[in-house]
Amino acid sequence: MESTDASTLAATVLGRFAAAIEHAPRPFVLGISGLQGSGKSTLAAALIEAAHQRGWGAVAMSLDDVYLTRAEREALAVEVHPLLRTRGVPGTHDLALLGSTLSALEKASPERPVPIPRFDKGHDDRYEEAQWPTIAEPPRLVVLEGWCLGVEPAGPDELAEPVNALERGEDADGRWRRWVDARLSGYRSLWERLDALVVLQAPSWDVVAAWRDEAERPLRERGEPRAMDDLELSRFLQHYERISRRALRSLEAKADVVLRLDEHRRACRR
Ligand SMILES: Nc1ncnc2c1ncn2[C@@H]1O[C@H](COP(=O)(O)OP(=O)(O)OP(=O)(O)O)[C@@H](O)[C@H]1O
Repeated sequence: MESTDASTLAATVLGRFAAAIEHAPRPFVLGISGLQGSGKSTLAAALIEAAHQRGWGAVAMSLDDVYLTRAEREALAVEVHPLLRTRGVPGTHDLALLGSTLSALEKASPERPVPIPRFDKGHDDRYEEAQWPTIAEPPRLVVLEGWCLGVEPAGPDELAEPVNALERGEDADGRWRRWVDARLSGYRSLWERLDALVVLQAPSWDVVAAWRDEAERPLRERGEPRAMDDLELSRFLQHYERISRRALRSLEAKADVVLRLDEHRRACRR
C-alpha cells in the first residue's frame, strides 16, 4: 500500500488492531517506534483523531515526555559521565514515572484524574505537574511513541569499537556507551507493556540525519537561540547513532506492522 497521508496510515493501522483494542480488558498500548523525524508524533496525532472518530477515548504519550529533568541529568553528568547531560539516550528517561502513569490510566476517574507528563524542549526541562494535561477516565487506546522503542541492548562485543567521532573523542574508554547499553536492559519491562508495535522504518541513518537537519533549518533561519549549527547538530546526532543503527537492523523482525519510509517519508506497509 502506498500513502504519504498520516490519516490514511492511521486508519489502516487502527483497523489492523481495532478488534483487539475493542476487546482489551484495559487500555490498549500501541507503540510507535521510529528514529528522529520519521513522523512518530504526526502518526500518533492521526491515530488519536481516528480513535476519537470511533468514539474511543485515546491519549498519546512520548518517551520524550519523561526525560529526566535537567537537574537529574546534571547529577548523572557529574556522577556517571558528562555525555549524560544530553537528553534522549537510555538512562535519561524516568521509566518509573512512565510506568506509573500507564498503570494509573487503567483506573482514571473524575475523582482521580491522571496527569500526563509533558516535557518542554525549549527549556530542556519537564513542565511543572500543574501544567500537565489530565485524563479523567480510562482511555481505550494509549499511543506511546519513541525513537528507541523495542530496541534491545547490544552486549559488550558490539560496544568495543567507537562508531563515530563523539565516541572516539568523548567516550574513548567506552564507559558512557556501556552504561547506556546496560540501562537499556531496564527498558524491557516497558517494551513488554506494549500490546502492539508499529515501526516507522527509515531508509538509512544518513537519511535520518538529513531529516533532522531539515527540522533544524527553520529554527536557524529564524535565529532561534536554541537552533544548532551543522557541527552542533552532527555532534548531537552522534549520541543516538549506535542505538539508531541497531534499531534499523533489528526492529523490523519484532514489529507487528512495519511502515517502510522512503527519503520523502512516503510509506509502504509490510
Ligand atoms: N506521512 C508523512 N508524510 C510526509 N511527511 C510527514 C509524514 N509524517 C510526518 N511528516 C513530516 O515529517 C516531519 C517530522 O514529523 P514528526 O515531528 O511527526 O516526526 P517525529 O518522529 O515525531 O520527530 P522527533 O523524533 O523529532 O520527535 C514533520 O515536518 C512532518 O510534517
